[in-house]
Amino acid sequence: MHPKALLDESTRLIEKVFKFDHPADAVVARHFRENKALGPRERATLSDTVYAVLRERLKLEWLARSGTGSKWRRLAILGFPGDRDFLKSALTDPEKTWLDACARVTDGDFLAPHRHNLPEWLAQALRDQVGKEFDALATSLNQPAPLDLRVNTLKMKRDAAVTELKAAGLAAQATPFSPWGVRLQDKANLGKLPLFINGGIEVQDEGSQLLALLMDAKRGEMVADFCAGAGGKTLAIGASMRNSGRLYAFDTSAHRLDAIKPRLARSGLSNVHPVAIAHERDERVKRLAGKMDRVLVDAPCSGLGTLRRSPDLKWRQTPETVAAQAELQGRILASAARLVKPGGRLVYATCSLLPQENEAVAGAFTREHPDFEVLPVSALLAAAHVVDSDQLVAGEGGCFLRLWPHRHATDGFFAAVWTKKP
Ligand SMILES: C[S@@+](CC[C@H](N)C(=O)[O-])C[C@H]1O[C@@H](n2cnc3c(N)ncnc32)[C@H](O)[C@@H]1O
Repeated sequence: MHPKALLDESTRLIEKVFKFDHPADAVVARHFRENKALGPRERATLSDTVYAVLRERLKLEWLARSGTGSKWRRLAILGFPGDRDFLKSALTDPEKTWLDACARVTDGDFLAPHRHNLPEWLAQALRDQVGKEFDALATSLNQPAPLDLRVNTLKMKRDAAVTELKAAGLAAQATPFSPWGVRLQDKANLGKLPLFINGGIEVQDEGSQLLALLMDAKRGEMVADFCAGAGGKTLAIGASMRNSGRLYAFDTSAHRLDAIKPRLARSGLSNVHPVAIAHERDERVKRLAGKMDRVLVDAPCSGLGTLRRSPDLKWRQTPETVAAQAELQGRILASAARLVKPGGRLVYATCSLLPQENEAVAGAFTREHPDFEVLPVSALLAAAHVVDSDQLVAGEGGCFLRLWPHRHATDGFFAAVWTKKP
């Protein structure tokens, strides 16, 4: 595609995404479906441009206050990746002069929001928690994530997977905390790798793997993944059950549950039962009350721990949406807890960095459910032989899992664990 046409296409896509009426990945995917002629390299340029503008929105909007042409075009120019000469061949002379002036702006010219690129309410909420580490946190949230994989231990050992990935020319290394994890530093097209097709590996952030590890699900148990979505954690839990027992994958979105099916087929798991429910108090849930050895509530949340992958969330979430999520999280947790049998385990998890969705929800549950006792995450991780597990926890006695992108190179995650008193 001619550089001029590619820049015009980027401009159109940025304008669509910045309506913020749908998640950015859905808007981009739809745009590609509707424009089938776009090749892989053009798609990569378009999506890199959109994500660069989402990540550095405040800085780029500030730079785009000068210049000519539409705001969306100016943002597309500023976010455009790769070769400057290629980009400049698409620009008018005044645009080239403006772009050169932008390149001369130094760090010292920017105000704090142009450096952290977070809405002020969120910046403040993060500063309140991490203090002096705030700049490091903001920087890591604004960088793309590496690609983490989980080795399917039903099929192979991690060392063998690393060897096979390296043989395929990929820079793979074991992740530091999860015993199932492999990290790829560069983007990779996994879809064609036999290792992926045959279910030896799945894409999953190391932090997500640790949440599945906290379930410690065993052979022959009755387990429920209450908010299973597309089954990332379901698959990890099923593998640790060695494909035995019964693993219910509940979700209110039948559409998301459908996405588990091809993943299940690759994984070799046959112990998973996806069940679409109407809401958290659905009859199908009630019938299983008191029968589960383990229940995971990977609750719907603001997703603000995943800004490395979904930078649009910082512009789509507000204090009001966070408050609404926290209320729903409390309801789902209380309802899912009814499934746990005496002596069974309950895990509550989010990919949020905000205490309203994390410690506050877990604390309220503990206060309102004297029949449940907190299990400190630090002891559970140590029992699972997770190295340096004391670095991964927060709260009194290391009671909660708290993962931070700048400290642990994972997405931001929270988890609390209880056992139901016998
Ligand atoms: C964080 S996502 C789950 C991600 C998934 N566990 C994984 O590892 O890929 C939260 C899920 O909760 C589901 N959900 C929303 N409200 C729910 C409810 N009331 N009961 C059960 N699931 C719900 C959403 O459809 C979404 O798939």
